[in-house]
Amino acid sequence: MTSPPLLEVRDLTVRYPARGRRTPPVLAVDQVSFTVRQGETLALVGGSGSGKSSIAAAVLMLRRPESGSVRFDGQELTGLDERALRRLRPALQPVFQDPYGSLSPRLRVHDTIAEPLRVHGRWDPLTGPARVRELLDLVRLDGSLARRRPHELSGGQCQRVGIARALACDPRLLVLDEPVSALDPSVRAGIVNLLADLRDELGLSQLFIAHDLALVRHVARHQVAVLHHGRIVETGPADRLWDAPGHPYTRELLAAARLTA
Ligand SMILES: Nc1ncnc2c1ncn2[C@@H]1O[C@H](COP(=O)(O)OP(=O)(O)OP(=O)(O)O)[C@@H](O)[C@H]1O
Repeated sequence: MTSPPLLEVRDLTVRYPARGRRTPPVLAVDQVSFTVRQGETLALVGGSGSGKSSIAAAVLMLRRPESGSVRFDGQELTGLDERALRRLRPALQPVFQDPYGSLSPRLRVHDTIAEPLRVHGRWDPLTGPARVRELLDLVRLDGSLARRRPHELSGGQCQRVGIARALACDPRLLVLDEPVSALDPSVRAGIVNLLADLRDELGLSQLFIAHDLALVRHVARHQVAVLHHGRIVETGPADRLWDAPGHPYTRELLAAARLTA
């Protein structure tokens, strides 16, 4: 049985304004539609400049789209003001590519993970520390790391801290913008497996953005959308795209993936 849609994106269009007279506006995302269902992962895969990050920013309402609809749990986000969005943000959490850059260098791991609870008024001094330990446990990090700062952690450990921070307020959807691209290949599989476990254990929906079709094959047993020049050119289960790519651009991605595999 298919689960209900949690995120429904319809005809999403993102355009960046002209920078001066000589640079025309950029149509980064052109009428893109997709659905992420409860407890499922949708992978968006495409090359550099295909519009992946612009879609992530629009879904998270960090950049308002020019047109189109973004419905989250039945609620249209595009018309909401900042106050209404702030109430929704705990349920809709980002994880970014650069594990060091996305953590504050001054904060210890404990405070990084506690921060969203504090910001959203959910920090309880009695139960908070145990919640931080629970979150470290969820991302398979030893509790002894709680006192460290980012420069005392590996890239993989930093990304796990970023995921723990995203999980702190019990989100329903993670928007993962190239979450393993900056990591050493030897630690990528660990993060990919962790995300799959979190999806299955917590029923957590995920929009997983990547440029590598080989990686996506391990991530999204459910559905993959191939993005090219701001448009979705093909969708299907990862194994089907791998074995029988229909669109010439998917074949290009496949050839690149096979070269590096
Ligand atoms: N702030 C901006 N102003 C103008 N153009 C932009 C801006 N951000 C992105 N673009 C352009 O929009 C298009 C899509 O960019 P986007 O970053 O969304 O793609 P991407 O698939 O995430 O690329 P990459 O993998 O290289 O990060 C590109 O042509 C890019 O140059």
